[in-house]
Amino acid sequence: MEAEKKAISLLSKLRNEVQTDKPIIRLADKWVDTDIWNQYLEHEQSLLDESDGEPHWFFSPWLFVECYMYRRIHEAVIQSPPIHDFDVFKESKDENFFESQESIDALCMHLEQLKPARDLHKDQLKDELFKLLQISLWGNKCDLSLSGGKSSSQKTDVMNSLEGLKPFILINDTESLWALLSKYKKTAKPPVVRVDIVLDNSGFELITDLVLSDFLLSSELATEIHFHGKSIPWFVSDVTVRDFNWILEHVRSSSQKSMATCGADWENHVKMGRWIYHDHIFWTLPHPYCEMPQVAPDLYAELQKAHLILFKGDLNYRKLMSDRKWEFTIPFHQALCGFHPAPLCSIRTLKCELQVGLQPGEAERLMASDPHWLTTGKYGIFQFDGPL
Ligand SMILES: O=P(O)(O)OC[C@H]1O[C@](O)(CO)[C@@H](O)[C@@H]1O
Ligand SMILES: [Mn+2]
Repeated sequence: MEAEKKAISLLSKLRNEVQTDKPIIRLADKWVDTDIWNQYLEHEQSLLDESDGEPHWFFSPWLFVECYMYRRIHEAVIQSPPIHDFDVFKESKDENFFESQESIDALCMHLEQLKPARDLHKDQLKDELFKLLQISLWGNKCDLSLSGGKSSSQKTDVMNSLEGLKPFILINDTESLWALLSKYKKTAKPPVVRVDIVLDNSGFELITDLVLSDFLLSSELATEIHFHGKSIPWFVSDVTVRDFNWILEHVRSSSQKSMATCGADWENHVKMGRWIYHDHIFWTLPHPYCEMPQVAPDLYAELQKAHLILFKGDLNYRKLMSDRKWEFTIPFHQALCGFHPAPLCSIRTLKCELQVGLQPGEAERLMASDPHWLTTGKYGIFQFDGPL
C-alpha cells in the first residue's frame, strides 16, 4: 500500500505538471535509457532562444512530450518498489483481447482452413495475402491511446467488412509487397526470407499480426518472422514481451478449437526459432527513426538483415516521418530522411495530422468530404519504400 501511495503521488505530480504547463524536467530515475532521455531534454532546451526559458508542456513538439509523458509514467512505477514492474495498462490491454474473442476465433478458423497454404494456387495465395494484410491494417483501429484508454475492441466481422473498407485505403502498395515476397518464393533464393514486424498494439491488433505472420510462414512467402515490441508500457496499448507471451498462452489455452490449434502452432514457431521476439529501448525513446543509425546502431544493423520490414500503426508512421508538417504530396522516400535499412512498408490507420505521398488535390478532396479524415482512424494506408 505504501508503494501504491508513492506511485499515485508521483502520477498526481505529473498530472499537475501537464495541466499547469510546467517546465519539462529531467528524469530522476536510474534506468537504462535515463541518460539518453536527459541528453535529449538538453537538446530540446538548446533549440530554444534564451528568452524562451525552458521547454514547457504546451509549447514543445507533440511527439517529444507525448513520449516523455509515457516515460514519466514508467518512472513513477519503477521508483515505487515492490510494484516497480507493474504495468498500469495491462488490464485494459487484456480486456481488449477478451472483448474481441469472437473475431479472433473467426480469424483463427479462417487461417486453419487455408492450411497447407504453400499449395495454394498463385492467384489464391496473393488474394489471401492481401486479405490478411488488410485485416492487419484495420486491426490498427483498435488502439487504446486514441480512445483515451476506453474499450476499442473488435466486435464486427472484420473478414466480411474488407470489401466495403477498400475505398478507405488511400495508398495501397500491397502489389509491391507481393512482387517482393513472391519473387523470393519462386526462386527459392535466398534460402532464408526474413520479415520483421515492428509491432504496435496488443489485443486484437496483435492477433491480426500473428495471423499474418503464421500465413507468411505456412505459405512459404517467408521463413522467419522477427517481432519488435516495447520494453516498457507505452501509448496505453503497445505490445510488451509480457503481452506477447500472455496472448500466445491465452490463445493456446482457449476452449475454441481453432484458437487452441493456432495457439499451439504459434508457441511452436517461437520454440523452433521461426518467430523471434526482440525489444530495444530505442522504440521508447523520442527520436525519429532517421536518427536510429546514430542512437541505436545495433538495432539498425539488426533491421538491415530483414528482406522486408512492416511498421504497424500511427506512432511508427510519425517517427518514420520525423513528425514533421510535410506537404501531402511529398514522396514517402524523401520524407523518410535517409532511413532505409531494408525495403519497408507502413501499415497504419490515420490518427494524426500527417500524411505524405498523396496525389495532387487528393488531400483537398478528402478535406472537403470529411474534415476529420486525418485523425479518426477511418482511413488507412500501405505505403512501401524500397527496391523490389
Ligand atoms: O497505436 P497507434 O496506431 O500508434 O496510435 C497511437 C496514436 O494515438 C495518439 O496517441 C493519439 O492520437 C497519437 O499520438 C498516436 O499516434
Ligand atoms: Mn499504439
